[in-house]
Amino acid sequence: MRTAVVIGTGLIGTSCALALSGRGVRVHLVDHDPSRARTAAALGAGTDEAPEGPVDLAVVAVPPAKVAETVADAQRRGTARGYLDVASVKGGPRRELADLGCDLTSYLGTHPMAGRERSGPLAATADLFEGKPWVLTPTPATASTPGTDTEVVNLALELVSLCRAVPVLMDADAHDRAVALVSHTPQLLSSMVAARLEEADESAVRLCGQGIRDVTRVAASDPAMWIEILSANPGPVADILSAVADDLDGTVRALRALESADADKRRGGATGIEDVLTRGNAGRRRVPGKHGAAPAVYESVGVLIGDQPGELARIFADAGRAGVNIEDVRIEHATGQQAGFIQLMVEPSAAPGLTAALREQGWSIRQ
Ligand SMILES: NC(=O)c1ccc[n+]([C@@H]2O[C@H](COP(=O)([O-])OP(=O)(O)OC[C@H]3O[C@@H](n4cnc5c(N)ncnc54)[C@H](O)[C@@H]3O)[C@@H](O)[C@H]2O)c1
Ligand SMILES: O=C(O)C(=O)C[C@]1(C(=O)O)C=C[C@@H](O)C=C1
Repeated sequence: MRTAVVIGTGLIGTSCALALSGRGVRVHLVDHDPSRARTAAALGAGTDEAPEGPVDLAVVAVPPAKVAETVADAQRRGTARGYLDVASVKGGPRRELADLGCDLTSYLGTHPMAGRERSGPLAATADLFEGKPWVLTPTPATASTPGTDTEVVNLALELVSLCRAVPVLMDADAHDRAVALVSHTPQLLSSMVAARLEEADESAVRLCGQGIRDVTRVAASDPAMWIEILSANPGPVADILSAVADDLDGTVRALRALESADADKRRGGATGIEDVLTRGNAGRRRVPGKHGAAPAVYESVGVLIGDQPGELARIFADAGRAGVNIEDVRIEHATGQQAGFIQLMVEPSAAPGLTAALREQGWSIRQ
């Protein structure tokens, strides 16, 4: 692929454009808000000048409800050899394109399973998709209609490879049911937990630790975008949420039983709570680890660091000098203190050596 157009230069479009530009593709940036295309260009994602002729691939990275009309418009203009979108839902946009009478052979619905709770070009990063699944949902051929062209599937595979993501082929409706479980319901549950904080007393909110930060991160996402995503996938999300509601009902009953003066009822309550917690453990074990690999069990080395510029770089450099690969990192900022607590996740066999090396460099290790 030598040339591409990215239409919609927000978080996903600009991240994609940064990755493509970084690997030598000439990228043209388009947004209905021209200042966003200019910002993306200033970040090094490409040029906001129009291409002189058709490009190899058009990447449509606009909100889900705008996908069909944007692809249709780009096809009418003869913008590219192939067209793909990156919206978080796949069944609806394709049906809308079919209703508009668009050419489905040059179109491929895709969805990178990577994102952030922030929108716009300034939130974009070139490595956003690295190691993440990128779902491709080619339209199957039927007796009367041809499916997505092989050339377009190949262009999409090249894009996924240039973004260092991992391609996953799926049926569009199966994709929508899967993301209802692993993305759309978690978004709503995160929002619901965070909503409890809106009116909470400051004395409680100031105690927020890493647990609630993990659970509520995506609650900061753009409501307008999520209304569009959920509007395009309401049934599958409602099905999962109603199963969660059953668990909530059972958990409330179990907690009420724990308040009882009757020892038998209390035992029943504890069993109910244990049931939901152990099923949660089992589900969590199924979440894949880095780069889609089986979940790894890392050991954590805890270090106190000063809350000042350069501390993280210094500790990473010291770990590197000790020959240790840091697999993951968590940082907790202590309220009201000029210090933070960092947990370096490493292979269990590397933990003792890292602990010793960091101690030698004067770091304060906490277990
Ligand atoms: N945010 C995520 O985590 C995430 C992850 C994967 C996929 N997606 C999907 O990617 C798409 C873009 O999401 P985002 O997070 O980058 O949103 P964003 O708000 O950061 O960017 C969307 C951009 O599209 C532009 N736009 C809107 N309508 C347009 C139109 N008709 N023509 C041209 N430009 C238009 C907006 O001005 C904006 O710059 C959505 O379909 C979303 O479902 C999002
Ligand atoms: O990690 C985040 O912040 C995301 O928004 C990512 C996430 C997800 O739920 O995994 C959200 C929606 C997208 O369609 C794809 C990815």
